[in-house]
Amino acid sequence: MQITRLDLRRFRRFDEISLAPAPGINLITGANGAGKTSLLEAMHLMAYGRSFRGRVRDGLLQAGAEALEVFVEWREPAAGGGETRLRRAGLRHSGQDWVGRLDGSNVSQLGDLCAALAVVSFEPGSHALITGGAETRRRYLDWGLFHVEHEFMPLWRRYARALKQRNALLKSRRIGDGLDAWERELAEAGEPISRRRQLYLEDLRGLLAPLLAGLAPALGEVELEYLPGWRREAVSLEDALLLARDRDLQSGHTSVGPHRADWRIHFPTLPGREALSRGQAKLTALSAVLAQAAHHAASRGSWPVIVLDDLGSELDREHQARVLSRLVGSDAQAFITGTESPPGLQKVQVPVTRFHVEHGALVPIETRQT
Ligand SMILES: Nc1ncnc2c1ncn2[C@@H]1O[C@H](COP(=O)(O)OP(=O)(O)OP(=O)(O)O)[C@@H](O)[C@H]1O
Repeated sequence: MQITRLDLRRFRRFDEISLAPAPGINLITGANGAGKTSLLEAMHLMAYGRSFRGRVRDGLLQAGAEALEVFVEWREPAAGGGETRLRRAGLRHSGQDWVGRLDGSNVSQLGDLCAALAVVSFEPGSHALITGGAETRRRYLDWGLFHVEHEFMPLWRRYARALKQRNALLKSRRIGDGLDAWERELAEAGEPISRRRQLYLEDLRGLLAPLLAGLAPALGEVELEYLPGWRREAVSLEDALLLARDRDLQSGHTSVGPHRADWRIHFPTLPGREALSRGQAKLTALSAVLAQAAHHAASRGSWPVIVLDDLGSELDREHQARVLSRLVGSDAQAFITGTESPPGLQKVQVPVTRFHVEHGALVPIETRQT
């Protein structure tokens, strides 16, 4: 997948800006506050419906503007192989309401837009994937599954709807047939969600281990463990929901199920993830992001766009060079930001297309350097 054009209007400090990126590595430099991260956020928004720094109403919309607009055009392999096809997506978002267009037609759910463009991001907050809360890790798993398994999105929507219904019944303390029916529905959608997440995690392990061995060999072996959100080894989800009913009626929400799932990385040589240094947590998170990108490439025949915000200040020179060599070895289009060119780039001598952001405008640097 290769973005060929990105247009933003009323997006953070940008009144209007248009970027025409190249395949391979695109480096975006500029002073602090110039707007480098905002460009990456716009790509993330189109792929996730939110930025990695928050929702549209958390500051993406330019102060005083009615709505922001993002337009993105990209190339991807056509279904069945052969020629690539050009795709286009647009989003106008006021912070409350939105209108999305995909390949010339309106979309009815933001998820349909997000399912089209695949972007993976590594940014200064990404270590939360390892050291933060479970929701970030669930989102990571579900993003991968949305993109590689067509049946996952309908299952997930079915589960979310049933969960909302069961929670509403719990809050109104209505016990009876309704609760039985929604619990059955939760179990029918939730059991396959759980199985698929577990299998996905097993596939990822095979990709993560060599990446970590290259990026952070001192960490040694890696294990991934899926925690399903109920005692799956002992009871079915339907039984677990029934067993939790009294407690759930007290609290007014559903305490068991895939919406409470989590997954963990274990390094047998370390006592726990708390023993990871901040830098090691970042390298582990970055390896997880790259493993997910590689899984997407193997399943879909096309790399997602890889976005690395402020790589130069996140990793030391040696690790930057290792990551960049990996990217060059793949067919992925990548976007890297920094106040200056990351020193690791000089070490690997790879072709780079450079852009510079200044005073809310983008200055392309014509020379393609090696
Ligand atoms: N809603 C908004 N309306 C107008 N301007 C905004 C809004 N949100 C952020 N800004 C401005 O836009 C810029 C955002 O910059 P961004 O975080 O993309 O910069 P950056 O180049 O990545 O900076 P750094 O190197 O400091 O991380 C800042 O100058 C900020 O003050």
